[in-house]
Amino acid sequence: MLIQRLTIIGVGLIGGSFARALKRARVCAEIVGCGRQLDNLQEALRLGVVDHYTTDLATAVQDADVVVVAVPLGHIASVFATIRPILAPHTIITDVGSAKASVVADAYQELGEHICRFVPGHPIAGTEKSGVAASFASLFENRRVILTPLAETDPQATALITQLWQHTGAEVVSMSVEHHDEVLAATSHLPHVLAYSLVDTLAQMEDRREIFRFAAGGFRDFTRIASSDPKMWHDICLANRTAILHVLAHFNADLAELADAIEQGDSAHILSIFSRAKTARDKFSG
Ligand SMILES: NC(=O)C1=CN([C@@H]2O[C@H](COP(=O)(O)OP(=O)(O)OC[C@H]3O[C@@H](n4cnc5c(N)ncnc54)[C@H](O)[C@@H]3O)[C@@H](O)[C@H]2O)C=CC1
Ligand SMILES: O=C(O)C(=O)Cc1ccc(O)cc1
Repeated sequence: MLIQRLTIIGVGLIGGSFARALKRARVCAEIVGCGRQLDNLQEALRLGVVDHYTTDLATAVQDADVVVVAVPLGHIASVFATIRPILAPHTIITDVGSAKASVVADAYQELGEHICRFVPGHPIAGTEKSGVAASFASLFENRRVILTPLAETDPQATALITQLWQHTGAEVVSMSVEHHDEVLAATSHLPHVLAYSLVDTLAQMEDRREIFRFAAGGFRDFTRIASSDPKMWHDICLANRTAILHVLAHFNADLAELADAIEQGDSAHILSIFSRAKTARDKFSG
């Protein structure tokens, strides 16, 4: 066994999938789940995702070798503050939050002397669903996990968290917190903002026109992620607001340029934008 006791705070889609993948790999002797919703924790036990559960954070982290914080970004600071006095001197702490600068700021503020065993992390894998019932063991297979270790982070802590993720089938990469937040603002946060905004625009038109009734596959492909948890994405938008606003401004300028080309009937310009995008998308999916 790689570790004896792993505690997961927030046994939802990501925490639950991580636990399932590690159980399948048989690398933890015991997985303890902690959360606030009793029915979700009971479901986690029934599904065999965790070996025990508790709603008490202090009990959950006692004697843990590794604590994984898998709650929405807006709850991370309070979780860190609550567990700090109970963490053992050897306990390694990691998280799975979708933005990293805010989590790192929370960690510096709340984790005190435990900062040297904090390994910030983010699996680039998920779905639009939430809760343990939506979790599955293969979620991280052949997907990337980004770790953004701090100057203070003990390399042995980073090595252990890297090994755990590798056991889920993921490829682990390291980068700076700033680079992570810029890249994810563009590739994940902006698409979610656009999907929510598009569906909201159409939903408000719907009573006047039968828009959703006649929507085709393209609409389904483009808007699946607008079914994601609004609170989670609210937290991500506020946590990574600078990088998101930066890429959104860029996108707004490009969209205005496209609207202008359509208005002018500028075929060459429209075709050049669409062709450039198709080439980029085909290369990405290939
Ligand atoms: N959903 C996705 O596709 C991905 C999400 N993430 C990140 O993972 C984290 C968790 O997201 P999901 O698993 O999707 O959410 P989820 O809603 O499925 O699970 C979160 C769990 O945390 C619990 N929780 C909330 N506040 C708590 C608190 N104060 N103390 C203890 N438990 C608490 C909830 O009851 C819930 O069971 C978020 O920070 C998100 O940014 C990262 C990658 C992908
Ligand atoms: O549902 C999808 O396709 C996603 O994009 C899931 C996702 C959501 C949040 C993340 O931080 C990473 C991945």
